Amino acid sequence: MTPQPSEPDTGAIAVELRGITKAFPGTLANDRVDLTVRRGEVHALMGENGAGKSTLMSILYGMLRPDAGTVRVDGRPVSFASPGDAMAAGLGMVHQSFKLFNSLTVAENVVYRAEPRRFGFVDRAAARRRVTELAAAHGLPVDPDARVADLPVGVRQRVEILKLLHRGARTLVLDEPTAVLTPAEADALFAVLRRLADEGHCVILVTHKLREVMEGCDNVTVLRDGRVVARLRTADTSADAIAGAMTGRAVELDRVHPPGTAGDEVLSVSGLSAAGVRGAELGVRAGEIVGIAGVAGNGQSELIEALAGLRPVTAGRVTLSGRDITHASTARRRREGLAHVPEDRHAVGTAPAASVADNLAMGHHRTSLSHRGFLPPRAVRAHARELIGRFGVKASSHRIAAGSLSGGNLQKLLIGRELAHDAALLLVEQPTRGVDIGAVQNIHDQLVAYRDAGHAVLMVSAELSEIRGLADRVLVMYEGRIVASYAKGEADERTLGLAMAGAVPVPVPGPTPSKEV
Ligand SMILES: Nc1ncnc2c1ncn2[C@@H]1O[C@H](COP(=O)(O)OP(=O)(O)OP(=O)(O)O)[C@@H](O)[C@H]1O
Repeated sequence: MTPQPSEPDTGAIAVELRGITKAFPGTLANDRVDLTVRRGEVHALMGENGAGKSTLMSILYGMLRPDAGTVRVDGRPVSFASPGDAMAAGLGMVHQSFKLFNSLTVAENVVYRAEPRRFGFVDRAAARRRVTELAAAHGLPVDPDARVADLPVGVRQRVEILKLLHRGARTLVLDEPTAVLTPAEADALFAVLRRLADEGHCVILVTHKLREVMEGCDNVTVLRDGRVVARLRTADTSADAIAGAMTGRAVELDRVHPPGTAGDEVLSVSGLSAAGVRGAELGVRAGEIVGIAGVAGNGQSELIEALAGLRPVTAGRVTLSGRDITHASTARRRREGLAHVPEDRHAVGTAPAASVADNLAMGHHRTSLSHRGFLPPRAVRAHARELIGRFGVKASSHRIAAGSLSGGNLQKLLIGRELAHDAALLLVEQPTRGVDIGAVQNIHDQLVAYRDAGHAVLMVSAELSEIRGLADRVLVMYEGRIVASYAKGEADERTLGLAMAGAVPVPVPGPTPSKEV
């Protein structure tokens, strides 16, 4: 335990957790955890994957019952049986995947199930007024009549926050809120959070990003293996010190890897169009990592899906190692040497009910792991142990269900599985989303080693530091098109940020953005 001055000094205590303990089979997820957060404070909760952050927040929000310990909100002892109870006590949570109805308007979403009524009927005009007032009062501009489906991610997040404020939330818990935001959107979010804190709310932020903790939070509580190992005031500490507390060792932050030596072209894409993608031209060579930057929703995922065979191609041509795979099935693509780490690891990446070992063996029926098309259990177990060790997956055993792993550990598992395929081309989306800083470094090292072994990698990432640190070439997508291409080191974050916003500052070098199809 690092002895440090802890809580901020002013403001009434909003949330007080004392001695929270929660065990799952084989894991002590929270071990006598204390956490105090005051009004007026933005408090970060940090820790490596599996350290127990989500468990603690689920207990605070009434989604899990602790085995021991007490929770007080505004000084009163509480025992929440559901999130509804937590909300009634003034708590609100913004989850990573938003809980909005895309087909409804902003106002309809904000007041959903808490609608203003007149003579028993929903008062739509009052709902719109309420949203406009809340938005103005807290600096969260939104158009109450816009349909959520048409809004960028940053604005959807604002809608989530407004929804909580409408229900009277005074303590907001946000789970990795900037994972899907651009740097500008993240700055705007932190301005909102600061304003809310100044108005007397309190904010608890679960995050892996040290920079935003140092810049936007007052205090940080660090968990390791279920225990509090540090309580620090950001004004009195450094990013290195927090990283050290989390991992127990020194971590080199934001490393830029030397470029690779590119060989023959492995992936060649010309004039590719699909729903959401317009005339993409690109190539990826062996021994090369090509990074695609862009604001979420500008066609990056759609491009990867089209290349992975998950989205019909409407025009253009794709070849892999010289063979046409434009309309090939996913199975054939895999046989031709394509591996894929999807963005949505829960929906398409893993089978949550199956064991960790079985998840790691998936797709290996034709590799050296298989014996005449079967997967011998002993080989599956050995394979699992090797990958669990290599990628530092925190799992009590390879037998447990993949669905019981923490989010970051599931991600490590998925990357480990796909890299083990020895494919010619790896398509990887958000390789380190939700992954702690030590594991980010490990995954980056593994991707670079994979590249240096002669594989081609096409990576989509919302993290500009990741793109700049790893990619030998950077492409930027905007509104379904590739609008810019830069060699490693050629574009700083500002330049990339501008290109991502559709303002390409210089004529595009490298592969030309293509004609509209
Ligand atoms: N429902 C469950 N069943 C069994 N084990 C669980 C369950 N939920 C969590 N765990 C285990 O408890 C530990 C803490 O998990 P938790 O999700 O709280 O970590 P975390 O700090 O939020 O991690 P991440 O940063 O990856 O989200 C992990 O070892 C995890 O595997």
